[in-house]
Amino acid sequence: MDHGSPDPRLILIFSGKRKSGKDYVTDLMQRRLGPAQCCVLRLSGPLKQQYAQEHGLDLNELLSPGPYKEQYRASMINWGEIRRRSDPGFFCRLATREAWQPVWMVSDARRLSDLQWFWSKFPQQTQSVRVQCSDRTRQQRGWSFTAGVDDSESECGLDRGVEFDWIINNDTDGASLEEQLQPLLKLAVEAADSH
Ligand SMILES: Nc1ncnc2c1ncn2[C@@H]1O[C@H](COP(=O)(O)OP(=O)(O)OP(=O)(O)O)[C@@H](O)[C@H]1O
Ligand SMILES: C[C@@](O)(CCOP(=O)(O)O)CC(=O)O
Repeated sequence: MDHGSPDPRLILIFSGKRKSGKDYVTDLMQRRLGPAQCCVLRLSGPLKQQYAQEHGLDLNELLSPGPYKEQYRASMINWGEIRRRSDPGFFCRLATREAWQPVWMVSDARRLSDLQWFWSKFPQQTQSVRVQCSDRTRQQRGWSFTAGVDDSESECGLDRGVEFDWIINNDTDGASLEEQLQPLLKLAVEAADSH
């Protein structure tokens, strides 16, 4: 890799619908593993940074889970699509360039091209994780269907055609999240220890 650090031992690529809990789950795992072993990478990080700068917006709000970013989501999607069209790995490269930890968690894969980039660069290390929950749970977390967003590739690009290595059910009243995360945490600890 061109970032000068050794290649990662494990890359967990998380995807899931809006408000399924991708950030919540990856933040929880990172707290367990610690910042020396594991980093959370957001493909939307460099996208939001550039978009905020060009449009005079509050980057911290765009990075937060609240309603602010939702006002700009459709426009950010279109803005990002233009860059991805000429270079599908554009945001993957930017998001990973300073990562040095043995375990990477990518919190927001949305398109097959995102997964393909990691599969091709890191075929041995990459595993896909789907975070899912009911629409009812998503609604309780503030989601409501938005045409042009929830029916777009950004939300539906990984609905079909991928056999995920791991599936995490993150419903409010569902199976314990902690228990479901145990095998993933174990895998990450083993990967970090082998570094
Ligand atoms: N298991 C959980 N327990 C309690 N709160 C949760 C849980 N999962 C998610 N949440 C809360 O639901 C909201 C949405 O979660 P989060 O931001 O992680 O979703 P996301 O999939 O990253 O959404 P987006 O695609 O919009 O960024 C957040 O306020 C988060 O704290
Ligand atoms: C514009 C976009 O990156 C927003 C992602 O925001 P978030 O992961 O939901 O916080 C979605 C996309 O790239 O399609």
